[in-house]
Amino acid sequence: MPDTPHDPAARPAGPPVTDGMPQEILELRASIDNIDAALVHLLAERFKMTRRVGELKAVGGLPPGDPSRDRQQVDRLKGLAESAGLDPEFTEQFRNFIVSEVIRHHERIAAEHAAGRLKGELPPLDTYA
Ligand SMILES: C=C(O[C@@H]1C=C(C(=O)O)C=C[C@H]1O)C(=O)O
Repeated sequence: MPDTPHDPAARPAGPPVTDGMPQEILELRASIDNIDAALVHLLAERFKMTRRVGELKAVGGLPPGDPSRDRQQVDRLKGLAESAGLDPEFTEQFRNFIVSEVIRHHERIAAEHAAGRLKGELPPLDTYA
């Protein structure tokens, strides 16, 4: 038993707290926010690339989806996930979620091409769009 009198206003022993939240959680959240920002930027860049693929496919008469490419990606990403300690099933679902949006874009681009709004000549890749 401590020989000092008990102070009911004193915080319980534990990690530092700011406004009722452990300081370490606030620090972790700052890094989580940085990672989320990076993910958004990475996704934006990826969608620029896939949009261009969609334009090239539409002009070349290729279908939006490519099942053999899908299989290669899933195999590769599941292997990477395993070595990174990430759930491979989650990784596959996450990839599928993104690619289903890409396919939707490709279908729209193909429809625009079919309607004559995307001519044989491709617009240059607009990296700022
Ligand atoms: C982008 C492509 O089209 C589709 C989308 C993919 C993707 O987002 O990575 C991969 C394969 C295709 O289902 C492609 O064929 O490369």
